[in-house]
Amino acid sequence: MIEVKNVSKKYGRKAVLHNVSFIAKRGEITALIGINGVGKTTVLKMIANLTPLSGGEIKIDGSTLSPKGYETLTFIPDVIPMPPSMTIDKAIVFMRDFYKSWNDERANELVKFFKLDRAAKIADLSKGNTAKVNLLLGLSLDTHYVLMDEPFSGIDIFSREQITDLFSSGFLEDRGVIITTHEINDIEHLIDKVVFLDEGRVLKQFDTEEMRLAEGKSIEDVMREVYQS
Ligand SMILES: Nc1ncnc2c1ncn2[C@@H]1O[C@H](COP(=O)(O)OP(=O)(O)OP(=O)(O)O)[C@@H](O)[C@H]1O
Repeated sequence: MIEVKNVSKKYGRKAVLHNVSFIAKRGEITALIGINGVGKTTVLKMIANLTPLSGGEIKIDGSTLSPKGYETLTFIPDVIPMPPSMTIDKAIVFMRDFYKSWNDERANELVKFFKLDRAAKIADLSKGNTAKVNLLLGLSLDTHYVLMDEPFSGIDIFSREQITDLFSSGFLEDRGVIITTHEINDIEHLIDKVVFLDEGRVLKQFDTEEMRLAEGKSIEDVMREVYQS
């Protein structure tokens, strides 16, 4: 389980997160939702130990963050972290050489799942295929947790559908997923838990199934209530 407890963050003198707390469990998809600039990416970067906390604490399976964290979790950013001149195949070889947790079988399955051409250069990929390669590289690591920053951002409906299918496929089974998005429609039915952020604060968080049963409301219904009130 990932426990984010009273976390705050300042960039210089600018406070961007204030007392953010939530829990994300394995086997569940937790969505961090909020408009641009509310601090969603910063939360993911802090969990991935890529930027220091200004206050509070983050624990992963009971342990505080350490440089070894990359063996427990994968951070999939919204831009591809590979040189544009590399082919997909070379990127796979690079990841395989670098990470002990690389799972080649899963990588091959994901290449097929996304119908990618291994000989294609990163620079020549469409936005949708770039997002898919990013997911392929991240999800081929055997980690318990996956952090995805805006995997649907700026891509067409067909790529979005393929990425949505990924969420109901076995590739994420038993893993804890935290996803940031402002486009919940595609995956609304797959999200287990929602954390609404606004100006660096948690406005509301809830279990989607409980909300549906108790109040008959979808994520979008609650979103309208929370952000339009
Ligand atoms: N390295 C940095 N230095 C200074 N300010 C930063 C840095 N990174 C982010 N910020 C600021 O922190 C705030 C939160 O940014 P963050 O990227 O976490 O938001 P976000 O909700 O993920 O936004 P988006 O949806 O646009 O990705 C913004 O005001 C941003 O300008």
